[in-house]
Amino acid sequence: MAENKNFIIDFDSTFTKVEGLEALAEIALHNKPNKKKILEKIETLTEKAMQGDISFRESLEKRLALLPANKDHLKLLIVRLQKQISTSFNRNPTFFTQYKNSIYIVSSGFKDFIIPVVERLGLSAKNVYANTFTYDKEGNITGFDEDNILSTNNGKVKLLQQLDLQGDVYVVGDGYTDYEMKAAGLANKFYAFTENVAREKVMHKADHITPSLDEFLYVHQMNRTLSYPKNRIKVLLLENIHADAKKIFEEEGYQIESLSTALDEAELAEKIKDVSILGIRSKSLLTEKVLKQAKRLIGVGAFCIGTNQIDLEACAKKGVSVFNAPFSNTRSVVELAIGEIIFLLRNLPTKMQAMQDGNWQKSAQNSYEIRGKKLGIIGYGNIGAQLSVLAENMGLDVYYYDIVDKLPLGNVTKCKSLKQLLTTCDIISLHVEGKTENKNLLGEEELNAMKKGSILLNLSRGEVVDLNALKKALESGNLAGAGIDVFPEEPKTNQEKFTSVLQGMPNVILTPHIGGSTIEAQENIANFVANKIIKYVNTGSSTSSVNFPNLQLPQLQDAHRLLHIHYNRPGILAEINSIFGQHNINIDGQYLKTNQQIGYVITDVNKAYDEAVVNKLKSLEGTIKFRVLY
Ligand SMILES: NC(=O)C1=CN([C@@H]2O[C@H](COP(=O)(O)OP(=O)(O)OC[C@H]3O[C@@H](n4cnc5c(N)ncnc54)[C@H](O)[C@@H]3O)[C@@H](O)[C@H]2O)C=CC1
Ligand SMILES: O=C(O)CCC(=O)C(=O)O
Repeated sequence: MAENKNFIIDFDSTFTKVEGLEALAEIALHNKPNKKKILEKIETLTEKAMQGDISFRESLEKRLALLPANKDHLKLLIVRLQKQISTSFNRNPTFFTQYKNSIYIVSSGFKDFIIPVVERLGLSAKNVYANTFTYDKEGNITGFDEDNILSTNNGKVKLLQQLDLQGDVYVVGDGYTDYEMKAAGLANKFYAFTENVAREKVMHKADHITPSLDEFLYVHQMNRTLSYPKNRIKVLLLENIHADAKKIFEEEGYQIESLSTALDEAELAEKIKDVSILGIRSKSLLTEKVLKQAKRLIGVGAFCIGTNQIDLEACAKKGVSVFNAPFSNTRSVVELAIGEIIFLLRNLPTKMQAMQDGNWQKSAQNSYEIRGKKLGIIGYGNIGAQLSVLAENMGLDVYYYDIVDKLPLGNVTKCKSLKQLLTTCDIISLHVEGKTENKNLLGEEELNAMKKGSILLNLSRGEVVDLNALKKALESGNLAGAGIDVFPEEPKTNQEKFTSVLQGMPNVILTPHIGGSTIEAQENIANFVANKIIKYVNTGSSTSSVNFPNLQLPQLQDAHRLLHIHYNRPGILAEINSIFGQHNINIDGQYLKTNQQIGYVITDVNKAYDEAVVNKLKSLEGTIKFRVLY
C-alpha cells in the first residue's frame, strides 16, 4: 500500500456500534422516570443531524441540555464503549497498528470518551479530533468547548481544511457530515459504513458502501483478517426456506435474497449468475445447464433430505459442494405416515367427506384397528427405520425390504424380495430415494401383487409409483386406500393449480408434499444446512457434503489455508507438493480425500508465502476451483 494515504474515520456508529452520547444518556438516566422520553428526544436529534436535516450545532446544544451526566457516568460509558467497538474493527487490529499515523478519528463526539476507546486498537490521542465537555466543580457536564471547530456547523469540513493532509484521503463514516468532507473536495472518496446503521441518504451519496471494514480493506488491497469480505457473498434462497436460514446467513454478513417460490430452469439460470450460495428445497431443478451460468457458486444447500433435484456430479465437477439435512424432517414424515395409516384403515377420508356433504354414516364397515396388521416398509433408511420403531410400538407387525443390507431394529422382519413384502403385508409404505432406477418401482404388476384390501402410502418421491396403475388398483378394489404426498408433477407455487388422476377417489388422502413440512422440521433444517454451508465457506470443512469427499478440518490458526479442488487424476498431489517445495513453503498440515470425480486437497501453510504459488496452483492442469482462506 502506498504510504501517502490518509484515513478519516468517524467514531459514533462507525468505530463503535453505538452513538456515544446516546449511550451516555442511557447511563445517566438509569432508573429515572422520564428516561424513555428523553432518550427518544436525544435519538431524534442525533438522527436529524446525521441526515443533515438540522445543523450540527443546534443538535449538540439541544442534546447536551437534555443530558444530566457527570464524570462518573463517563467512566461507565468508556467501559461500555470499549466493549462495543465495531465487530469488523476488532477483527482487523493490524490495520490500526500498521497505519496508526495515517488514521485520524474525526468526530463530532467527545474526546473525553473517544480517546480511551480508540487507544484500545493502538491509535494515539494526537490523531483524535473531537469535541470536549466542560464541567462544573462537582464534575457535572455543563456543556462543550465552544471554540472547538468541531462544535460548529460544518466542523468536520473546516477541520480537514486546517489539517491540510498530503496525499490521498479516504473518509469512512455513517453520517452525512462524513460525506460533506468529500463533497467539499477534501477527500478522494467517501465510504458509507453500514455495519451498524444504514442511512439511505448517506448511502446514496457514497462512492462505495462498505458493510464492514473488511470490505474497505479488500477494496484497498490492504492486510486484513478475512480473505474475502462476507458482504460479497450473495445467497439466493428459494421455496420459502424457514426464516432462520436467512437470519443465520445475515448474521454471518452475507447478502440474502429470499423468494417463496421455486424458479424454472431459465429463471434460475439467470438468477444464479452472481450467486455464491444457493438454497433450495425439492422443487428447483439444479441442472447442468443452470450450473453453466453459475460463475461464483461455492455451495448449494438442499433444505430437505432428497437431492434428486440436483445434478450432484455436475456440481462436483464445478467444485460446488452440496449439503442437505439428512435427519431434520424424518420424524415429521414418520408421524404423518402413522396418522395416515390410522385414517386409511378406518376409512376416514370417505367418512369425513360424507359428513362434509351432510351424510351421517355411522358404521364399522371397512374400519379396522392398526394393531396386529402387517406393515411393509420399502426402503429401510432413516425414515423407514424410524417408522418401524414407532409402528412396532403401536402394535403393528413390521416387515421391510431394502436393496442394501440393513440391520433390522426390534422384532422387524426383513424380506428377501420386494414381491415377498408386497404379498405379505396389509399396509405398504414407500421410503426410498428418488433416483432414476426407482421410477415406477411400483407399477401395475407390483400393485396387482399386493394383498386384496391393502393400502399404500407414498411419502417419498412422486415418480416411484405409477399413478395410473394405482388408480386402476383402487378402482378394482385390490387396494382399499392410498395416502399420496408426492407427485410426478408438483406445482411450483401455492398459486399454481394441482391436478392428479387420483382426485375424487374414495379413501384416498392427497397431501401437497408436506411430509417434512412441520415448524419443527423446517426450523431444524434451516439451522442445520445454513451452519454446514457457513462452516464450509469459512473452513473448507466438507463433512456430510453429499457430493464432495468428506473432510473434517481443524480450526485454522495463524496460517493460510489453500483449498484445491481438482479432477481426480493420478499424480496431482505430487504436483501440488512439488510447487510447495519449489517455493520453500512451510506446510503446517495437509488433508486429502478423493471420490470418483474429484480430489480435495487442503494445505495449511505459514502466512509468509510467495504469491506466485497461488497462480501456479490455480493453473495446474485439472484444477477445478482454488480458494485461499484466512
Ligand atoms: N414427503 C416429504 O416431505 C419427504 C420425503 N422424503 C423422501 O424420503 C426419502 C427417504 O428418506 P430417508 O429415509 O431419509 O433416506 P435414506 O437414504 O436414509 O433411505 C433410503 C433407503 O431406501 C433404500 N432404497 C433405495 N432404493 C430402493 C429400492 N428400489 N428398493 C428398496 N430399498 C431401496 C436405500 O438403500 C436406503 O436404505 C428421501 O430420499 C426423500 O425423497 C424425505 C423427507 C420428506
Ligand atoms: O419440504 C420439502 O420441500 C421437501 C421435503 C422432502 O421431500 C425431502 O426432504 O426430501
